[in-house]
Amino acid sequence: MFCRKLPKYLVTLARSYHRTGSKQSLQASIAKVPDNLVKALAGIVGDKNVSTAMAVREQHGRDESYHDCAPPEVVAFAESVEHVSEVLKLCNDAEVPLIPFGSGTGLEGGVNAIRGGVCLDVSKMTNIISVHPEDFDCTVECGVTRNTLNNYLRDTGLWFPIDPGADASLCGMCATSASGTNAVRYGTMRENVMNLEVVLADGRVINTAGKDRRTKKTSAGYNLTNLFVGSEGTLGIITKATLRLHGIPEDTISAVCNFQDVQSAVDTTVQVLQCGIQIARIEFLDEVSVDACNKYSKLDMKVAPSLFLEFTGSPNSLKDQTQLVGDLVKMNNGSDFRWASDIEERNHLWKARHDILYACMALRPGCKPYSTDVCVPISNLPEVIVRSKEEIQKAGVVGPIVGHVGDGNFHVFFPVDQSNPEEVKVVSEVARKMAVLALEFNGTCTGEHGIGMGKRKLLEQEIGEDGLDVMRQIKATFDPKGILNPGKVFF
Ligand SMILES: Cc1cc2c(cc1C)N(C[C@H](O)[C@H](O)[C@H](O)COP(=O)(O)OP(=O)(O)OC[C@H]1O[C@@H](n3cnc4c(N)ncnc43)[C@H](O)[C@@H]1O)c1[nH]c(=O)[nH]c(=O)c1N2
Ligand SMILES: CC(=O)C(=O)O
Ligand SMILES: [Mn+2]
Repeated sequence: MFCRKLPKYLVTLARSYHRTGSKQSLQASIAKVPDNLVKALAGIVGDKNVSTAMAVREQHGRDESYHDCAPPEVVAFAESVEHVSEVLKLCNDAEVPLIPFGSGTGLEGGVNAIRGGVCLDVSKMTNIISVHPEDFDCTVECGVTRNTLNNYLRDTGLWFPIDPGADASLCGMCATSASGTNAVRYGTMRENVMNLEVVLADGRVINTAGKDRRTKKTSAGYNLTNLFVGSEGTLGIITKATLRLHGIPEDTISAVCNFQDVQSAVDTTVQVLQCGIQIARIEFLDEVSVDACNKYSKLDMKVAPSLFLEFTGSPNSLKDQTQLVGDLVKMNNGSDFRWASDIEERNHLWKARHDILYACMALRPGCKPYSTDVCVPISNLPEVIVRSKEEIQKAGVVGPIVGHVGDGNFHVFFPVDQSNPEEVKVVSEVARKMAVLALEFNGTCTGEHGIGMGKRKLLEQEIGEDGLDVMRQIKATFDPKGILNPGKVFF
């Protein structure tokens, strides 16, 4: 079993916990960040960039998920890689937890300061450092968001297609290995990051593929870039990312169609992929999420299991793709396509899709999203979705299903009343069963939202005790004092 010397703040924490055994005392025993450390932080980033105000701490102690807010003791705003490096050295020497904060749109409690400490907000680092249109790449600082980058690129004919619905920071997206509706065509962050500048726990700055390297492929040693993609702030702070860009397609058309049941919609998706059609987007919504979407985004879709589709390419290719997919939809007794061809209609449709999380919460005002995020091999998807829906119905809870089904990935956004522990228990049990089902069907408990706080138990089930031990050893190599986002990914 993995074992190492515990950092000071954890020793205090563990002692207090073992003395009284209660969660309350565990929280109460979180070490205070000493005043001299707050002063030293201000000495690095400037007075205006350090805050101990409760409103700022609360804003930084939670993301968009249902996890309870856990405010850090201090929030520091970095404006440069030098700031990040100096802050890390300081926290590492003092053995104080440090939690990186991108834009706080995560869905697994990744930024919650569950062991106190310093939150390092990198959203002020917003330089777009370089764009190489001829090489299809760009390099950005960590605070640049995906919409800012795409607005900047508008006149180049290029774009960065990875699109979690939220306008997340690009390095936050690296940290969670984000994807979204375009992954079926362009892959996830993993396939689209070429190099990262990372500040390690002791303040050293590395470039995961070597300084200024920006090649489409490399066989040079271990893949450090992909080690940091999905590391959720537990191995280092990503301060720059070199990303792959793509040409904006010549033509685009979107459509919606509906089906008599969930199985037919998902079967259609599997067949589209098996026919090798290069679909740009294929998103599933069950009847509960269609209803939520109609109400929230003022659409008038038939309340039935549906697919949102997008086709891109030349006019001829669009004709072929839409014909073939239309035939498959008919074969599965689906409806005719309802087209969204002009840009305004298309934008409205995809905005509605991206707002589904909020649409689902609006079904039960005052509730927070308890989200699942399983992913399975595409051929297992129909059975896993149908069985998940049965679990939701058996439990008698509101559980809209939404899926990036082209990747075998889907979510349930349970609107949960946090003040009702019985309800939280029922929902978390359905979510656990869904994850276990996905694992039984060769899948993963998270396709894109990450482990954060919510999936820590499931990680061991997914990769096994030895696999988890290796992950802990990697963590100890990069962060021997355990200061980086402690309590995330592992307990
Ligand atoms: C409405 C809506 C819709 C979606 C989503 C959210 C919301 C609110 N998401 C989830 C979310 O947008 C996604 O996880 C982003 O990658 C989070 O980026 P932030 O910048 O907000 O990171 P945020 O600040 O929330 O941090 C997330 C994690 O990364 C760490 N981190 C942040 N910046 C870092 C840095 N520079 N270096 C190291 N660690 C860092 C944090 O410590 C934390 O552990 C999503 N996701 C998805 O994949 N597909 C989807 O379809 C959607 N859809
Ligand atoms: C929230 C999320 O992951 C989605 O809407 O797909
Ligand atoms: Mn998603």
